[in-house]
Formats: sequence, structure tokens, C-alpha cells
Amino acid sequence: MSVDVRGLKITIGGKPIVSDADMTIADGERVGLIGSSGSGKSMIAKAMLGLLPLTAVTNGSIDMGSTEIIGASERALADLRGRYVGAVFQNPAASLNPVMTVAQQIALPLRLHYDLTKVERADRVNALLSKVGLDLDMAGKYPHELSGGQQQRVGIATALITSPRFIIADEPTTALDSITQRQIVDLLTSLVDDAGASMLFITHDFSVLARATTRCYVLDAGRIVESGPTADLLAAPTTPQAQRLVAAAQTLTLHTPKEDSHE
Ligand SMILES: Nc1ncnc2c1ncn2[C@@H]1O[C@H](COP(=O)(O)OP(=O)(O)OP(=O)(O)O)[C@@H](O)[C@H]1O
Repeated sequence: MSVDVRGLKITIGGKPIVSDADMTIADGERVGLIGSSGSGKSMIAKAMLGLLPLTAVTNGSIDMGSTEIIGASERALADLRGRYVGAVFQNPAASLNPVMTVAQQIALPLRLHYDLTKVERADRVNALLSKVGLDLDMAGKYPHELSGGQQQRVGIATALITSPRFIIADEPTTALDSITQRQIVDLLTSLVDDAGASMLFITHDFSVLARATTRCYVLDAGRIVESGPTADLLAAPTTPQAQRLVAAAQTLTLHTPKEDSHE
């Protein structure tokens, strides 16, 4: 699904959080949004999901597969989130429901938005468990019984269970160690590509960005200051803001060790 953001402006309590942001994500494209802490990345993600705080004033346009998000009804937004847009968040432990089993968690979007039998739901959950690399005996476990990497695999399965056309990944690997980061980035990108979906991948780490995306936007203090192919931006950033981020990333390079499992 394509996403077209035009002149997005978010203000909270009179304070500008995002100013005149323009972004496009083509159907099937993986695009990054990078910026330092507090630059407004999550606010853009929340605006796309229709989940901004009630105190936020939003202007501009977010066209998502021909649906205008800004000003859409709660019902339209819930339907869009449930069926067409999937989200993976930073802290899997906090975004999973602690009293739901893995299977219940993954099946929840299906229960809320689709009229399927219990058996059909279980079949889809089992298929997705294997796609995200979790054993079927994980289905009955609770989040606290899983490692951080396994929890994020459940988060990815929950985001993908309805076969969404657009995935928003908001710092999905920040809470993980570097080996697990690499596995989760590779898993997410391959599942998104297999599904032919598009993705916005938010991070403050250029090395993760290089692995996850082909094109990216640099956000600084709520403004998009640079954009282009991720490899070019990483090799030759032109704005001082992007140059600072790249320099910081060079000291925090993703490890590429030989061993495969560290969960
Ligand atoms: N609920 C809120 N009410 C008021 N201001 C908020 C709220 N949430 C975030 N902000 C402010 O909005 C700005 C952007 O925050 P945001 O979470 O989008 O940053 P970010 O780039 O995602 O940072 P990080 O990388 O640390 O997650 C910050 O100045 C933050 O203090």
C-alpha cells in the first residue's frame, strides 16, 4: 500500500512537534525514518496510526492507500489498523499483554476484525508462528516466559496476522542485543517483502537502517532535513544533522558475527 504524507504538522500544547513533513512510501517499498531522540519520529508513526494524544493538533494530509487519515473517524481508523496496517513497537515486553498466551496474543487482531472459526484462527496462528521462527509449543506460553527476541517475534507475528499492506516498525530492535537485532531486522524485512507490503522503519541507528531500508528520511527537531537512497545517505550525508547521525552510527555498528543464535 502506498502512503503519501503532505505538509504534516503536529502541535501539542502550542509546541510544534512536527513541521511541514512530506514523505512518500511506494507500494512494496521499505523506507526509513531516522532522527535523534525526541525529533518526532514516533509522533509521525502515531499520526499514521491515528493514535496521537488527544491534545495534539494535526494539519496536512496522510493518504494511506486512498484513505485520508487526518480527520478520519475512530471507526475508520480502527478498521484500517485492524486490517491494512500492522505495527511493531520498540519494547515487546510492554506491547504484549502479560495475561495472554502467545497464541491468544497473535490471534487477537483476527478475533477483532475477521469472522473466522476457532480452527481457522489456530491454523493461521500456527502458520505464522513457524514463519517467525517460533516452535509450535510456544503457543501456550506467556510473554514473561520468552526471551526479548522471542517476544519481538510474537510482536511481529501479531502485526502480520491480518496480512497488512503497510507495516510501521517503530524502533523494533532498540531493546535487543546486537545479534538479535540483526535476526529481527532480517526476519521483518523478509516477511514484509514476501507479503509484498510496504514498510516505514523508524530508528535512530543508521546501521540498522542500512539493513532494513532502501530509502530514508532524516528528521531533525520535527523537520525532514534530508532524504534519499539509504546507501547514498550513509556514504555521503549532506546536511550537518545527517552527518552527525552517521558519525554516531559509525561507533555503534551492527555486529555481523558468525554464530546465529543468541536468544
Ligand atoms: N504525549 C505527549 N504530550 C506532549 N508532548 C509529547 C508527548 N509525547 C511526545 N511528546 C514530545 O514530542 C516530541 C517528539 O517525541 P517522539 O516520541 O516523537 O520522539 P522520537 O523521535 O520518537 O524519540 P525517541 O527516539 O526517543 O523515541 C518530544 O519533544 C516529546 O517530548
